[in-house]
Amino acid sequence: MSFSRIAIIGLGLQGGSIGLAAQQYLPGVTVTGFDLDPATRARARERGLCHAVAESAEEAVATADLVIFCVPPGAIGKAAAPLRGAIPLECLVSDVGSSKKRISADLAEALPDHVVIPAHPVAGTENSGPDAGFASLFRGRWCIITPPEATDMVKLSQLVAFWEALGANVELMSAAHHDLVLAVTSHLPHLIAYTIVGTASDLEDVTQSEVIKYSAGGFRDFTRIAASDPTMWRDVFLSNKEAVLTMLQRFTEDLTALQRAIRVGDGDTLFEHFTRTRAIRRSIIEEGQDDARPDFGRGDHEAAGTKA
Ligand SMILES: NC(=O)C1=CN([C@@H]2O[C@H](COP(=O)(O)OP(=O)(O)OC[C@H]3O[C@@H](n4cnc5c(N)ncnc54)[C@H](O)[C@@H]3O)[C@@H](O)[C@H]2O)C=CC1
Ligand SMILES: O=C(O)C(=O)Cc1ccc(O)cc1
Repeated sequence: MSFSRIAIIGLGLQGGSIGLAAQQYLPGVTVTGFDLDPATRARARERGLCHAVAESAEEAVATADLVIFCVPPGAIGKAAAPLRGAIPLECLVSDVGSSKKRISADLAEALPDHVVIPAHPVAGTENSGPDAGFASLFRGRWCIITPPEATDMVKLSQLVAFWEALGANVELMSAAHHDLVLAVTSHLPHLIAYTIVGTASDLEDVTQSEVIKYSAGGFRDFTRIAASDPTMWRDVFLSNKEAVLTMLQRFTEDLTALQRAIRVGDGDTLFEHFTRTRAIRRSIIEEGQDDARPDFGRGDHEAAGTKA
């Protein structure tokens, strides 16, 4: 038996994409949504992100058999706690947060009577808000599920089937391992992008208009990432502090080694390093994991705007 009544709390990029994808790929399933922001609720209705947009979170979850929290990492516990008595006891609770240890703990504390199985679709863009979602976001992307020990296996297999129906490839791992892996593959790259775009804009000898005018490929890619939602990314770094700091330490050591190679004119070290990293890029492309944006060959998106 699979889910038939899904409630989505938070109707931005992730919630909107889940709503559209569920309507497209899971006919027969009813999707109800709620967002704290009245303008987002109005836009969600206009775009048809869900079958129905409720006027309260309690109303949205009242008859659900799956509730997915799609709000910023720091808001998940706060959004869940008031719903303890409103979510049916047999309903599965999940989320899409970018870090997992802290969010899992927050959800378990907020909803101690419910089965909670956290998840993280590794699929997104720099855009946010109710105009950013599109149905094909998850197709061919990974969704990492981090089941707590001794979880409900029936509900776990239902959640796996749900994400597979939306087109994702599912992987199971512990929340701690998830956080370490994502710290280096997602969180640190965002921190580097935020840093370098800030550095370029703070220079005294290079004008802002020169930065914009001569922003060749590399810098442009960083500006895309650095345009990501400030609330969400503040919360990601604070909620995955330990793993991010561990990876940042390793990164700093490697950066210092390259800095030294440049200073002493050690071309072999630079060449060997760049050769190794080129091979990594090529293996990512071979696996078809090139880019998450909708205009990169998967076709059926409807919109990818930004609320900013
Ligand atoms: N942006 C991305 O590329 C990805 C984001 N995620 C995760 O998905 C979650 C949502 O991110 P996005 O959809 O990108 O953010 P978003 O900013 O597009 O949407 C979040 C929505 O949550 C609403 N909200 C905030 N607090 C609320 C509350 N207490 N109750 C109800 N609604 C509330 C906001 O009004 C907003 O519309 C985050 O936890 C993030 O870590 C996961 C994968 C990729
Ligand atoms: O836009 C990009 O390049 C991203 O990296 C999107 C993204 C952001 C956060 C996640 O947790 C997963 C994917």
